[in-house]
Amino acid sequence: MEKVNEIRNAQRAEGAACVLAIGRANPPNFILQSEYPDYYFRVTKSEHMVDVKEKFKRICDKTMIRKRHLFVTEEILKANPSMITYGEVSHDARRQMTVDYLPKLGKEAALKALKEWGQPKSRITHLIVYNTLALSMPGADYELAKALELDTTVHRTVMYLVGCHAGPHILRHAKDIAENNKGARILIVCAEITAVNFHGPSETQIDSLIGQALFGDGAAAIIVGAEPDYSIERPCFQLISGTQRTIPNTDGAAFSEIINMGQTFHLRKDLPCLISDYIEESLVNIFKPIGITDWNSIFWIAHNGGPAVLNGIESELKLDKEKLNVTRHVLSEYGNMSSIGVLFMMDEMRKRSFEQGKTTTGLGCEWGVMFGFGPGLTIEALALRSVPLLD
Ligand SMILES: CC(=O)CC(=O)SCCNC(=O)CCNC(=O)[C@H](O)C(C)(C)COP(=O)(O)OP(=O)(O)OC[C@H]1O[C@@H](n2cnc3c(N)ncnc32)[C@H](O)[C@@H]1OP(=O)(O)O
Repeated sequence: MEKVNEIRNAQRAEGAACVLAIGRANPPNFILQSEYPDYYFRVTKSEHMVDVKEKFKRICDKTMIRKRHLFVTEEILKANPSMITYGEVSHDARRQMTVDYLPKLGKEAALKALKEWGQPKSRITHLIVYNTLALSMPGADYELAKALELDTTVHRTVMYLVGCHAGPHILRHAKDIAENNKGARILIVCAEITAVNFHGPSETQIDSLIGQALFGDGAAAIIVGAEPDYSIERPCFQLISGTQRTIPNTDGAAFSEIINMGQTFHLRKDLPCLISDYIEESLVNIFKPIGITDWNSIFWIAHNGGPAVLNGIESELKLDKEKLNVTRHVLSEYGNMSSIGVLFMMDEMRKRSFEQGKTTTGLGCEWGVMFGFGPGLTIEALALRSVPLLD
């Protein structure tokens, strides 16, 4: 027993896991939201659906999105006409696109994170890869490890189909790995493209239209480790504690499945209210041990599911308007990138903090929250601690 304890103690790291570098990438193709309704109904050959187009215009106008990066172009749709008609069998084409492209986009983000970190790739001990539909065996984790020429002893983990709370969800797992494996350096790569769920309009599936107006494509890579070597590593946030909560009886509030037509999603109209009704409970859960009850005293990295969700959170928690500025900026410039958005926000927050001369990477606040939600309904929250910015 003593021997086991000795081994376990030697395995553990001291102190909280930290974010050591962040990289991000988007497909080069982007579209302005103001032009999207005309584009979308033209490329899906749906101009005859006049009322649906008017509704789609109203939805797009209210998304608070300026532009979105999208892998799927008009040329790709011309080459894959089965993707444009709602309900048509098109799974194989979509799966192949994600298998081919996601590791490339993920690699772009990962190379940026590795460059910022500045350490030899051989120091990466774990790789966690997340995406929605790059389904193959070996999977996207294997392809990425190969493309990045990581050591063959790297512990690979691949995750699929978590939902939009995958950002804090994966960071929570990375924290557990880092703090329980002395010297571990975990490379997380999340990549999402809407090739999986791009569908032409349907007169009956209006919630699908909501998704067509909101979702965007991107990839983010984060390096996590405990006990940073301050002579060569520059942590930007500490990962303090995480919590997950399933909201009872909300199974269909956000629902998605992978079927012959690709990924479908269903979003109930009361979803924004459900999130705002339950968010405070998660905050209390993670901030009680820290002694924080004023949600305006922390910095905010919140999954930007849609403006109605953000408005609901803001009003429920009586947040000052500027608290969700970074969140709203990422929504405006990239759309809802599912798991990726909060990781972009983390990068944006530290950069803004530096540019604006703030005292910490959390825009001057010491403590902050990363918050996500997804099917279940599941709420995931992570307490973060910023680091001081020294000049
Ligand atoms: C994938 C994951 O794991 C996690 C996720 O992020 S899932 C995505 C979560 N996001 C959402 O569910 C979207 C939340 N909704 C919103 O942000 C906003 O309602 C919105 C941008 C869609 C519209 O903005 P709004 O200010 O509410 O405008 P509003 O006029 O009420 O709605 C516009 C139209 O959309 C319709 N609509 C809104 N939500 C709808 C829904 N869930 N289903 C069907 N129709 C809907 C409205 O009925 C309205 O139709 P009319 O114009 O014909 O009246």
